[in-house]
Amino acid sequence: MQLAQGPTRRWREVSQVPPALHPCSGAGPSREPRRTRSRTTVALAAFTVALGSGTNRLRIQRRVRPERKEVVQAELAERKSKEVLPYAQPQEAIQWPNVLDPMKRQADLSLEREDGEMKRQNFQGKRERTVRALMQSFLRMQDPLRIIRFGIEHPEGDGRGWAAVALTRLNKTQEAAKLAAGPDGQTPCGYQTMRYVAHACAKEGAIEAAYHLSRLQQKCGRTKFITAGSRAFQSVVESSALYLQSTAEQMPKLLAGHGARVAEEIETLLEMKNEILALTPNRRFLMLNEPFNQLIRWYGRARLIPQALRACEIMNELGIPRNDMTLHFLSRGCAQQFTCLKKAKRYTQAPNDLPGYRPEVVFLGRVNSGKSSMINALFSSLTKFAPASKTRAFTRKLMFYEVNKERAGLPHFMMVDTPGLGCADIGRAASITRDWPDLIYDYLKNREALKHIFHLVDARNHKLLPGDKQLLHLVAKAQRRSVRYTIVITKIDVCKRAVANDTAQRIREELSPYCDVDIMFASARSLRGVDHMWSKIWQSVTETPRGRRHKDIGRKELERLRELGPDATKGPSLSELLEIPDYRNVQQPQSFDGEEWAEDNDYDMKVGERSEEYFDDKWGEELDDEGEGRTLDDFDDEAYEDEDDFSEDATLLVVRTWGWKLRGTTASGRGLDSRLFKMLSVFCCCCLP
Ligand SMILES: Nc1nc2c(ncn2[C@@H]2O[C@H](COP(=O)(O)OP(=O)(O)OP(=O)(O)O)[C@@H](O)[C@H]2O)c(=O)[nH]1
Ligand SMILES: [Mg+2]
Repeated sequence: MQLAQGPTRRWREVSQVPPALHPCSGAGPSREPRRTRSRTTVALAAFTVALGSGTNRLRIQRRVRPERKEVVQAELAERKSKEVLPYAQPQEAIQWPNVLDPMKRQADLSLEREDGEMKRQNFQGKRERTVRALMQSFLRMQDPLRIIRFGIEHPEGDGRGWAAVALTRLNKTQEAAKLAAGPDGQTPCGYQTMRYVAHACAKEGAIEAAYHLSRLQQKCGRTKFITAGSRAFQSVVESSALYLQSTAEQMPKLLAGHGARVAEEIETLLEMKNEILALTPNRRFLMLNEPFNQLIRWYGRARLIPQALRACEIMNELGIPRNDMTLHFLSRGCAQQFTCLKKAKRYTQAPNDLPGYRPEVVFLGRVNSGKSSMINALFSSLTKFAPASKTRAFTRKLMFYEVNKERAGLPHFMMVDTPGLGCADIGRAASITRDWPDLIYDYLKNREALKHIFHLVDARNHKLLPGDKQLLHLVAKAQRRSVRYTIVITKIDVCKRAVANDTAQRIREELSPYCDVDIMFASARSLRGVDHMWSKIWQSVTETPRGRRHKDIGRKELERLRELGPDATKGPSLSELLEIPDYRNVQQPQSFDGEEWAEDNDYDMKVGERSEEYFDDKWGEELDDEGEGRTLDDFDDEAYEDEDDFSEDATLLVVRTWGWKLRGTTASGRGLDSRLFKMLSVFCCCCLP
């Protein structure tokens, strides 16, 4: 009855103790000792203490419990991870070929746009989702046969494309190519699938199939901003670069031959020129800059410098903007090895003059006209090899830089940096004015190996200054008529185009009575004109036997490759599998001119050693991955906001989504998605023939 009425008296008393007087609380303002302590108060206090400690225990228990939970969970997770699961697949990193990702941008994986619309609606229908899910299950089961069968039977849900990409992931490139090209080899699926599979083929060494698949993209039609031909062009260049990369890794001795073969293919692409010119420059940069950079890089490794220079020309012709990496790869190809051979204060100290063997190019100009900086830019934008400074008259000796001495297959030549003239306002001017013209005159007069004079003039000078005229006088006096002479208008990055043009015009007018002068523009800082300068240097330094052999290297290596026949490729040709004819008719080799090789006596090398050592010297040691860390961060992503073709990249989306699913789905098959997929896949396995 008491219980029904409420708590007992003692309970009531406990609950009525005001908090300030509670023995557990130290907050009571009056802590005076009580005079009398009744039995009730003592019992009350004891009870309260007991209650308090009980609560504490509870609290402690509450604190302990989550820790124990974690331990148990960790144990469970460990046990699960040890289970052997039938369909567990190693979680590889799924990557779009990173080297050639044009902007190194992350794919935008969100399917919903801000305005609520769905992107790529084609792939979001019920049927497409089911197809994708099934394909994903087959991929997890690593079952290529089912993937192929399903891909062939469900072309409407883009099953063929998904299947082709899935097969490349299972390293079944041949089957993937067959699926992507269609039953007749002429019916492409989506352009991104074609591009992806073409890349896989190129990496496998099946370049013909890669070209075939790339060119099939022309049948995929154009989108709002991008022409079909430009996609084909892009894919061919990318495949070529990947092919050369894999050749360099697996068959380095045949790299030059394969490089020459690729160069021929690139030439034929120019028939699609108009398709590229229809794009905006920005789009051209996004699509083609990086593939061309890589191509130039591999040409450099293959010592195919004329081909690399031609690739630069093609970029100019098609209006593909270049960046500093383009010129870096070109420079590293042209000057693969360089040393400072000698610093000469007098001409008598100069190294031996070897006209037929080691040609020379010299850089002349006034003080501070940028001679040393230009040499640095030619070696590579990342190198500061020749000492340069804003201090006037910094270079005080003839500096002889020897290039490519130990690189057989490349022309061996010398670049000469000189002290500048026209520095009357500098201390020790008297000795400078007296000595340096004599030094330069002696050099110009006596040097038989001299092939090309580059006279550097600051673009902001507007005309030839006394120092420049003194130089011209020295050149005329030295009577070097057979030597090429080019005036280089430098530092064009710091002045307006009109100023540089005006300077060039005035110089041309001033010199027109005497000679038809060759004038070019360049900048060591923005690297403009560096490729042009390299092609001029190359013309001059390849007039030795070694240089002539170098010019011919592409043709000879290609011939060797054709002689080798099927041994020159890594695997069976995909064109056989696809039952399509060879992509290009193989041209008959041109007649072999053996004389060039017979002249091979410009080195201390024995005749028998040549074939082995041709590619076995310090092959690419200095080139290794110097430029790899460089990114295109300088480019403003926001400027390309309208360029959504890469973020909407369907194949990438598929592959990434698969990656997510594989990671997200628990191995035991938990999760609605996964269960549904399993049921569907079992259903399909039973129903499909
Ligand atoms: N903006 C710009 N500056 C340059 C360029 N080339 C050289 N310079 C600068 O010009 C200054 C002189 O460069 P150097 O390469 O030492 O010139 P130099 O002709 O070798 O000079 P001396 O050896 O003293 O005769 C340096 O401060 C360079 O940074 C260029 O193309 N653009
Ligand atoms: Mg200098």
